[in-house]
Amino acid sequence: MRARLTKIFHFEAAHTLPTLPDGHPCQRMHGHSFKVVVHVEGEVNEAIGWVYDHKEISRAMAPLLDLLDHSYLNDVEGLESPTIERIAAWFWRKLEPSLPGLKEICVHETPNSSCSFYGEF
Ligand SMILES: Nc1nc2c(c(=O)[nH]1)N=C([C@H](O)[C@H](O)COP(=O)(O)OP(=O)(O)OP(=O)(O)O)CN2
Ligand SMILES: [Zn+2]
Repeated sequence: MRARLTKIFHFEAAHTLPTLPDGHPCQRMHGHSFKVVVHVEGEVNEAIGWVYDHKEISRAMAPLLDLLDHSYLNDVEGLESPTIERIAAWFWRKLEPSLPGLKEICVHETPNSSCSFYGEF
């Protein structure tokens, strides 16, 4: 039997998007309450009844959230132009080595706007 685990995280951060066309309002510094949704899939261990402890996802996310929370994202290595596409890919690169079965990372920057990334670089 296979199943998908989903875990939701939040961080607050500021950013600018310097590569946008002149005059775009997102070139100005502003902030978001970001939501990151991490999905992993795998075989359910029949003896235990879970894919793996979802605390493993929290453990893998903790240092990344420490780094990003209340930061200026553009200062973070790899996030010099932090669109939600690039933020999702940044999380993927950091999480993939420690999260078997990583399937999707969805980054929400407003209640209306999000980006899902599936590891296709
Ligand atoms: N493809 C992307 N488009 C945009 C991104 C992005 O990362 N990827 N980012 C932004 C800005 O960060 C902007 O701050 C988002 O705010 P806004 O456009 O106001 O977002 P809303 O969801 O509130 O949009 P509404 O259309 O007003 O609902 C812009 N675009
Ligand atoms: Zn923004």
